[in-house]
Amino acid sequence: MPSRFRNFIPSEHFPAEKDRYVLYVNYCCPWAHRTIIVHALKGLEDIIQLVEVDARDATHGWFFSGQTGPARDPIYGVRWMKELYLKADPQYNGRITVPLLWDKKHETIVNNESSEIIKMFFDGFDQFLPPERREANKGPAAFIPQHLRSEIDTLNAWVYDNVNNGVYKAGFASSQAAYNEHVIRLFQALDRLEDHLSEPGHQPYLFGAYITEADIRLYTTMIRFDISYYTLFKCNLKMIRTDYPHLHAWLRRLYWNEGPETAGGAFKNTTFFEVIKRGYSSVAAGNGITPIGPLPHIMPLELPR
Ligand SMILES: N[C@@H](CCC(=O)N[C@@H](CS)C(=O)NCC(=O)O)C(=O)O
Repeated sequence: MPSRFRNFIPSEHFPAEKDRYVLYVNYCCPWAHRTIIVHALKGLEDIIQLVEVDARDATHGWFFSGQTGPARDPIYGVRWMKELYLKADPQYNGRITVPLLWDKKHETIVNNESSEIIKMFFDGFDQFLPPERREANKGPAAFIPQHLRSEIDTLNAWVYDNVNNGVYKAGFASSQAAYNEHVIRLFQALDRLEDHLSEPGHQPYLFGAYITEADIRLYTTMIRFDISYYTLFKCNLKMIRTDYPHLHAWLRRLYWNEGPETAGGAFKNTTFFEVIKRGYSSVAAGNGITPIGPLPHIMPLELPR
């Protein structure tokens, strides 16, 4: 279902401003994780406040539980995320989802669609960042460099349908036939990504030397694959770590990179394996028992021989 709040920063009603917007996230959610990674990669910590919504109730949705995040919303003191949606629109009766970008000035939701939130974060707040972090100054190292724009868009759309959303279609399939179809399509897509990453010009990242939007969007599904989707969503024809050498190397490079191109570890520092495993075990399998393996959660950068 499409997200309902689709405003952009900067715009007349929502100009770029420091300390005005709040990003609500949950660390299990792969869609929220995109926005968390871009927030970290761009160094927006002092410009856009990030708030963790750490729990979800089957009936009432996301809430602040005080377990890993705050016990109440630090802005309004409410306990349920639904209260923020209703503050923005008293008639709202759609899904209560993360991520959510909130405007403290107008006390409303700017946007709750992750693919649009990351676009705003890429360059919408660049005026507050040092010159070397501004997209316009990064040339080929920009997250969406001009010359790759249409290729990145095409890959993103295909990855969304077959991989990001593909695991959900398999995990939530309500018939055996639908499950079979989606799992087969998913692994065909992973096979194609493996081929893509074996081609010259597509290493070490999907489009060559620099991390792009496409890497970020694929990462949040791949890092959850072996530890959650393989078991809990029954996406178990192959594992990344044993069956996809190029994808596996790509994934480990992103995760373990703590250099300047990841702003000191934007992938690793925002990936919490236990949170992810616990989160999926309660949505998918239903009884909240978290699988122990596979261990380790991520293989080392240099594989043992
Ligand atoms: N289109 C949204 C989807 C976000 C989404 O589905 N988030 C999930 C968590 S992974 C959620 O909040 N689900 C709660 C619900 O559907 O009630 C985006 O990409 O931002």
